[in-house]
Amino acid sequence: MIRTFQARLATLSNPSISLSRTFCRTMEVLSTKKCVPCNTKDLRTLTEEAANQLMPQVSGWDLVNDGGTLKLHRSWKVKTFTKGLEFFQEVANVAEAEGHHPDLHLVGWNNVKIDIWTHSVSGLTENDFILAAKVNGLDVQHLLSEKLSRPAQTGA
Ligand SMILES: C[C@H](O)[C@H](O)[C@H]1CNC2=NC(N)=NC(=O)C2=N1
Repeated sequence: MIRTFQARLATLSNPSISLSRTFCRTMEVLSTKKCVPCNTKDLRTLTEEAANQLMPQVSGWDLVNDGGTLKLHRSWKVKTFTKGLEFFQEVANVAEAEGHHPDLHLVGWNNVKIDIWTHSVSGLTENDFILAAKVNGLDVQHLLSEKLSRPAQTGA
């Protein structure tokens, strides 16, 4: 009992451990959340500042401003064209389950690019970060080219 108490005390007194634990807990929260219907009446866009605060929870994704519309963007290199389509199918399964959908691009035969934003409000909402976090959690390593892709499993 004493050891547990001491161990817990050490954790609490060490801000880096407790902070990372809080951070990890927060990360888990985002990827286990559910998207809300995009026609929800009080769905509000996130400010760029609020979006930036969520970026650490969707590692590998970039926050881009596309002609005034904030979006999440990430790209991967896949082994083959058909593995790119398999990647799309994995993402589509998540999107359909969430009722929230990304823009999927497969260019130059082996470059997968995904953009996520909330069309109904022409900006970013928490839905987009939930979807991005769930995409990060997909087991797609076997579809990716070992050479040039950023690790797909990035602490999601
Ligand atoms: C009613 C339902 O929520 C809407 O049709 C959904 C479908 N998927 C969607 N996906 C995205 N990214 N944005 C939307 O506005 C959106 N609307």
